[in-house]
Amino acid sequence: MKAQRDTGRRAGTIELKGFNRTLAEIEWLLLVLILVYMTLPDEPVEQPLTIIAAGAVFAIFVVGFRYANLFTLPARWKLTIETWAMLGLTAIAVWYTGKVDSPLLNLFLLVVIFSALTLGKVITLLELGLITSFYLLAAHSVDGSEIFRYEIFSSLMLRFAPFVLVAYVTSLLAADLGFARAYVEQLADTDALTGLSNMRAFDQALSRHQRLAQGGDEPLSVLMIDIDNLKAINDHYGHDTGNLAIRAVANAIRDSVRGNDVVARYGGDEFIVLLPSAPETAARRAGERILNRIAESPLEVAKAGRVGISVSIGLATLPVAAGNVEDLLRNADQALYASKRAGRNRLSTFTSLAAA
Ligand SMILES: Nc1nc2c(ncn2[C@@H]2O[C@H](COP(=O)(O)OP(=O)(O)OP(=O)(O)O)[C@@H](O)[C@H]2O)c(=O)[nH]1
Repeated sequence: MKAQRDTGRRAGTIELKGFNRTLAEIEWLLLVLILVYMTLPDEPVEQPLTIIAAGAVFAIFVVGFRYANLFTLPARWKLTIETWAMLGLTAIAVWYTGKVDSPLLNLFLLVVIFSALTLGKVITLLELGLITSFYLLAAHSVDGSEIFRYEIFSSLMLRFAPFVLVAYVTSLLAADLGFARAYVEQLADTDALTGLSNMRAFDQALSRHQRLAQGGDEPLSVLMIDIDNLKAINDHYGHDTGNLAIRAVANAIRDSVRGNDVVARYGGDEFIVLLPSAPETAARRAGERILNRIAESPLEVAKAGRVGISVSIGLATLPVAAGNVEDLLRNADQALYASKRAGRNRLSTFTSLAAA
């Protein structure tokens, strides 16, 4: 569960970095569009110097805030502040180019779409509220309190409706994209046959726990587990029964360890369990629970009846401050092969090999 949350947070940060680049392009695009509009003949522009000054302040803000990295804020906050700066520039440009009749009013859509896609519904709604207030203020400065007459107010709102619709539909799409991304990530981290983590997810968990444990005295244990004689099961009962055995072992392992232990399928008939903060005695108990559970639950195979399965296990534990995870995996592997050599269906620890 925690691993899933971490993966989600990591993906969210990567995604925000991608949006960050897009926002830079939108910011410059906004500035260029406003400046190009001002060069068009026959378009009413009051106080062009004010717009140019606002554009210059905006450009300085973008360079300082984004490129010179003068402020260290979380990515989400940075994006939010930048979208507010874009709203400010757009509002000034709209105010001096025809207010509610300004063609530049549509530039607000750039900000609304970007916010709905990246910053979520709450910030988008807040921004829509700001844009609506600005729009009513602009209308009021032209028509005074007339704007509160039903016909005028409804026609103003009708012209404003596309902004709300675009924001709503874009945030729905953003939510769908979020679900799709979470699903793809889950697929990328999951072994299809067993539903356990795959090696990609395991490697990430391993380096995360290694980092957390480094510097402290926390132990880190690994159980390397290999199904015994799976080739013979495949040959005698067929590949589907071999798959059943792999799934049964996966379930037995999952049911025998703690929620924050990481269980992964390591390869064909091999599994690996990472037990953070577990000393050798605790990891050994978990390994024995796995052996017992598998011994107690033979496979039910059509026509053949009950087929017993077993696994061999290698255990290694590391005081992380004194070793590295490559050693940990190598030691667990050696212990596993000691279990195989000793006749299978047993657990060996690396410390017992080292002591022998
Ligand atoms: N059914 C099935 N078999 C698989 C899968 N992946 C690997 N295998 C088989 O698992 C067997 C593993 O064989 P070996 O590594 O030689 O070991 P073993 O027969 O389990 O014997 P020991 O490990 O020495 O006890 C091979 O025959 C693979 O084809 C799979 O996803 N499904």
